[in-house]
Amino acid sequence: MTASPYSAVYPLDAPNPGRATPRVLSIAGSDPSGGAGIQADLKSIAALGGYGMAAITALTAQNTMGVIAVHVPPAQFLRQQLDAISSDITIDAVKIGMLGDATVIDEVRGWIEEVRPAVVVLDPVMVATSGDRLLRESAEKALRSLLPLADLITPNLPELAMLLGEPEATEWESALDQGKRLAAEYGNTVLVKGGHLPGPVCPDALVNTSGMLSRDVIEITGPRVETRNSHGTGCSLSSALATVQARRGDWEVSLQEAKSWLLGALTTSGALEVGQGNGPVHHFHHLQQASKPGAFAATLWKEAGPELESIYGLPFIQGLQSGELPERDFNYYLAQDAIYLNGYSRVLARAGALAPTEEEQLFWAKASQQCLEVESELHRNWLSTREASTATGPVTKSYVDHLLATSASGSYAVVLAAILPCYWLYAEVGRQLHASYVDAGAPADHAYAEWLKTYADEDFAAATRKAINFTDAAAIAGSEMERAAMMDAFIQSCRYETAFFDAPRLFAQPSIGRG
Ligand SMILES: Nc1ncnc2c1ncn2[C@@H]1O[C@H](COP(=O)(O)OP(=O)(O)O)[C@@H](O)[C@H]1O
Ligand SMILES: Cc1ncc(COP(=O)(O)O)c(N)n1
Repeated sequence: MTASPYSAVYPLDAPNPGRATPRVLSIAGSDPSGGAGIQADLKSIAALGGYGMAAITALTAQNTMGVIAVHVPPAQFLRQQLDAISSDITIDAVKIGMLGDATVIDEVRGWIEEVRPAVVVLDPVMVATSGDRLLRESAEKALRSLLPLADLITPNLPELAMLLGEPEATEWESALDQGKRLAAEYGNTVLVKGGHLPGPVCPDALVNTSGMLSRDVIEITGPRVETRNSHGTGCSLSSALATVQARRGDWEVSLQEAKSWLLGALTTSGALEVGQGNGPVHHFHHLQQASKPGAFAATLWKEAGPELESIYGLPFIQGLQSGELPERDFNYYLAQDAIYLNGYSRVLARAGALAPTEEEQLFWAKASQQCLEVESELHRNWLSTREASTATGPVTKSYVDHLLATSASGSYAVVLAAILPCYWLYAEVGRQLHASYVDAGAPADHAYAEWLKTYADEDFAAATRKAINFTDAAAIAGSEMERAAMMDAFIQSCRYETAFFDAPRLFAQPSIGRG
């Protein structure tokens, strides 16, 4: 049997006490731009393998930049929608989102009390990411009356504070305290979400103080994705949780699965190119992304774009191109490059040790050896007649430390992502510098003519293409968590590439060399 692209996200062969394809109803508002509300809910439910249904509480006119208008149809009509569904279809889980006003809340409460669905997840939507209100202020009290009917409440930090009538938490520990108080007050489980806090990680925690979970606080942390595309994350997570919970019957397992999926949806959101504001997440990333060779590499390349721009703007690169770069800076760069290559070689050897195939093992082992050969070539041909400090500079040290740390703790895929910028950005910058030298008629009196000629190395370009393909393949084979870690490692290395080219300007000593 071939693995389905779904299998990484939603392994059907895992124990499923519930239905394989749960019937999940979203009671929420409509977002015509498709990123939040029932549109996000239906996509999320389907992405996690459920059968989605939607009863619409309110219509909004909104896009990725904000909410323009809200229209709440008569609440009795919502009740007709709900009754039409429950009189015919067994509902395995309900997710409640935007409610709009108190009359809607009353209808939903009446219907839930009558039907008593097995799983109820309540996302107490009050204010959109854009800051626009989605619940009348006068309805906040009515919303509290719905809380005891939910198994899980998923407020963001402003909503958590509003439900308690307290100021918003500004740190994780106080957010957890608020979560405990809310859980104790209403006797259910609260998901405290860390999306609104700053920092490199994005924690979430299931909180229940009445012994319904294995611990009072179950925290699951993931990396924070650097993206503006957070429109609808709360809607998507809550409906994903309702779906997985109906299948698995365990909140911790459900959160793990839903959070891992959401991480992939956030990481790949840039590929959608929807709107000019806070864009949506990529709900079906696992279907498209995992199966298309080259797609992950393309996402990486897009991320590298701003760094490449910065590199081309550096005085070092412009000086190398014009020939006016102070020799002192060039000497510093060469000396640091030799030091860097020694460390880099060790990391390439580690990639060889982790490689899953003999072809890749051989490729990285050779690359590691060639790196040392280039290092000695630098000393023999370029540095022997120049004056430059042999001390490790601060950027070289940080870059190599980052690579060594990644190679000590990261998987093969993550190590490759950290390694790649040194191939890819260097090859691209070299290609451009060489092309502009040739365009200028390859002047023999250019101060860096000999160096610029080394950039026309077809073997290095071929090795770069291979390194990209191996990284892409490792991403396809990896988990969402791994792909997010790859993205982080890649971006970090890209930043060091820029800093490395800028280091001579900052750290080359005026007393050394002629300059
Ligand atoms: N930048 C991010 N990187 C990773 N996960 C995020 C990010 N922003 C939000 N999340 C996750 O998205 C979910 C929604 O969180 P949050 O933004 O706090 O709520 P809301 O969307 O309701 O305002 C949580 O699981 C949170 O951890
Ligand atoms: C119809 C509707 N429901 C909910 C949200 C909140 O979503 P987010 O807080 O992620 O913008 C929204 N913007 N629109």
